[in-house]
Amino acid sequence: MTDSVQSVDRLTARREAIADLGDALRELIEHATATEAPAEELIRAAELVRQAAAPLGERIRDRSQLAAADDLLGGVRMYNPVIGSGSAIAPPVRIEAAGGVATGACTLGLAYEGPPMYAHGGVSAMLLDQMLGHAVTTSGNPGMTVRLDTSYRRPVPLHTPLRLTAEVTQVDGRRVTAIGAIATAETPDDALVTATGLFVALRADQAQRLFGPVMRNRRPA
Ligand SMILES: CCCCCCCCCCCCCCCC(=O)SCCNC(=O)CCNC(=O)[C@H](O)C(C)(C)COP(=O)(O)OP(=O)(O)OC[C@H]1O[C@@H](n2cnc3c(N)ncnc32)[C@H](O)[C@@H]1OP(=O)(O)O
Repeated sequence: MTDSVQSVDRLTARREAIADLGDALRELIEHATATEAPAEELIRAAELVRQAAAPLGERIRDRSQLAAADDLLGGVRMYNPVIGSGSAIAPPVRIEAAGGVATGACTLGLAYEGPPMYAHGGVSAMLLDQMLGHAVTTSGNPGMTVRLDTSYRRPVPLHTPLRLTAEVTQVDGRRVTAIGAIATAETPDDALVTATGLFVALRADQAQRLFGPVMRNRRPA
């Protein structure tokens, strides 16, 4: 086996392990949010969780280093809080995007509750920001969100399969506008939340100022 095949195999195995740990953490969060177990049970669980966390904290990166399993330009972000399969706080949303149009699917658990039974409004905004970002990136005009307007028309139900959509509607120099919506998978044409986002492509000096340390610390592919 060649070195490059071995290193691809290692990366694949690492990503699978990260996703497996992510699944376990999401299960932990959902159970910890929904549980009505007695205090002694909670104290025992807290001790076990701290024991599990300790070895993970022995080798950590700081904010100027990408995760070793990430591929920034390839769009792989294992710990992104919306799509990251390794993120404890990501639903995670599964997104398909091409040519400035994105569709996504997820189900939100009790950890995302705002009003009883329904999603927190900030969570809906986060999902839509990500959706719009994928539409914008795949339109060939990647940029950062500078404005996000959300309209909450109906509450977003928890424990219900959701369908998310986004598309680019305008490109005006460095400014790109995209719209998006959250609906249930059962009635995808009835928008519960809609959003319009304005994204701005970074000038080289802005990219250098904001992301210089990360680009300098990038590991060779
Ligand atoms: C290849 C495979 C791909 C695979 C697929 C990967 C998918 C990967 C998806 C990632 C998806 C992530 C989705 C999350 C996206 C975030 O959440 S990004 C994080 C949140 N956003 C931020 O932190 C941005 C913070 N803002 C800033 O740092 C600065 O505003 C910026 C972006 C550097 C721009 O700098 P600035 O000095 O404000 O603006 P400037 O460059 O002078 O202005 C550019 C234009 O924008 C306008 N503008 C700026 N701000 C505003 C505003 N708030 N309102 C209106 N207009 C504005 C200016 O007026 C100006 O207009 P013109 O004069 O050109 O007509």
